[in-house]
Amino acid sequence: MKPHSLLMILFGATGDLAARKLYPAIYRLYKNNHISEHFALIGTARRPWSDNHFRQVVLDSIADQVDDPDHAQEFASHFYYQSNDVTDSDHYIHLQELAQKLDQQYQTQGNRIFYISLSPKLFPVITSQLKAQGLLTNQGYNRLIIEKPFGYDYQTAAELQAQLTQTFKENQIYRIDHYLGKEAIASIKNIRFNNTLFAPLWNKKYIDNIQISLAEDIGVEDRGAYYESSGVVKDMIQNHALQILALLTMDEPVSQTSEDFRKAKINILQHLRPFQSPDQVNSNVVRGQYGPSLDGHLKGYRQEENVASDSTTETFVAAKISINLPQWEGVPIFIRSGKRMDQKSTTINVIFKGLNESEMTNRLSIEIAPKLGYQLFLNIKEPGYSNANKVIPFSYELNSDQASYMPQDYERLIYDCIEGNLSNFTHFEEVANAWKFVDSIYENWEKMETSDFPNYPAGCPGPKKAQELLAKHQTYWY
Ligand SMILES: NC(=O)C1=CN([C@@H]2O[C@H](COP(=O)(O)OP(=O)(O)OC[C@H]3O[C@@H](n4cnc5c(N)ncnc54)[C@H](OP(=O)(O)O)[C@@H]3O)[C@@H](O)[C@H]2O)C=CC1
Ligand SMILES: O=C1O[C@H](COP(=O)(O)O)[C@@H](O)[C@H](O)[C@H]1O
Repeated sequence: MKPHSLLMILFGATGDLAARKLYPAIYRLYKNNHISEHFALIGTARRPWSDNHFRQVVLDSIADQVDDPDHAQEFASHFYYQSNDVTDSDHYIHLQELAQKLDQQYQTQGNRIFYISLSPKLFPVITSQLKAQGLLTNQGYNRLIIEKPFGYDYQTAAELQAQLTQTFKENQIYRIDHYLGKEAIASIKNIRFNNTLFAPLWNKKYIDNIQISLAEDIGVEDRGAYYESSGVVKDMIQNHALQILALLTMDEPVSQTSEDFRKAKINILQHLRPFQSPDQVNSNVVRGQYGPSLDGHLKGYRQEENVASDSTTETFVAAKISINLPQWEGVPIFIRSGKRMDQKSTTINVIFKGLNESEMTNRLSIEIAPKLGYQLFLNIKEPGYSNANKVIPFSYELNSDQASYMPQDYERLIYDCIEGNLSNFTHFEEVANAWKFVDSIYENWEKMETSDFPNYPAGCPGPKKAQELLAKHQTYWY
């Protein structure tokens, strides 16, 4: 495979995400020869770093993956730093001079990826300056990778879209949802559409319910200030959980193009049944906030740094979602996500209807994290004289060696962007419809009494009401 030619300009190069995720991802692409000598990266932020200091930061961030220090040094030599306040238009002139020089030096063929990894408030000023100061090239491609959150509700997302599209067309905008870079999530379409065992059964006639569980054992860590303005619904449901829901319920795309793939997801997200009243939210959505753990070892959310002592931000949510399409009528999709639950467990369960009362239902389980694996639960006869039914799992789990070769989330997504493949990036219509649904929860919560927070101790599976939500459907969280 021929390595790609490209110049990447990264806004927010001194930030947390860049060091923890982006440099390691780009290094893996370099190690796997997807990018090599015709690649350069300009990192920008306000801190007055030198190229050498920047390269050292990059080397530190990849230290645990380096097996050849000379090769790592060679990788770091492709990194350049320019101190830049994104609100200052003069800086874009210097940025363009450096970009043009590196285009020549690395023969990047005019291919540019602009990666914006800083506060969402600054997204529009950057894109408008890129246009005004002529940083988009006429040869090659210009692509924008943009971090989350994309707006704070439908209205602000629409405003942001209007601003970005003054510079970039929709098909040049790569909105990151890092869950779409996960191996098991990328595999959902193969499981659904490439197995005769599943494709004809994937509808209301055979599926009883679907469960998507994004449980975390960590708390808000040092992101209290961000989390106070977010909460779990905006942090995990609007994006990751609803994307998984769309992948699990969309029709088979009419072609393999990213356009048709995203159209299929848009159709689902447009048909999520919004909540119309506080009563509907009350019976279908459970919210929670963690308090201190029972042994006092873990802090409560209100005791976290930069969190108000009377905060009403939700750190847990469970919801029963319905899709307003004939093929999904009557099939509940249960989703839940929370901080400081008893374990990290990111799983999908598709529960099929039983054929009769004596048989257990079939279930497909996809484990996304901490392990990566798939299990299909089937009925057999109890081995031996008995004719009783027995449920057994057919399992496939990647071992740690195999898992270490899998592209990591950001690695896969940056690779896809370099390839010009938009499939694993969210279209504006996906984001907009997800916001409309989520807004219907918040609008009704605003009309309701604030819950009795905190209502679950850190280190437990969430509030009891989340179990009751499923019990009403004669099921439980798998
Ligand atoms: N960190 C994470 O785990 C995740 C982050 N994200 C998203 O990624 C983005 C970046 O997050 P994160 O790295 O955590 O944020 P940080 O606060 O760690 O970094 C912000 C970056 O922006 C730079 N910056 C701030 N103001 C300016 C300015 N006026 N001009 C130029 N540079 C500026 C900062 O550098 P300096 O101070 O030197 O100017 C720094 O490099 C956000 O959109 C966030 O929502 C998404 C998922 C997870
Ligand atoms: O987007 C986010 O995701 C992480 C969880 O991601 P995972 O890949 O570890 O499952 C979450 O902790 C964070 O709050 C949120 O912003």
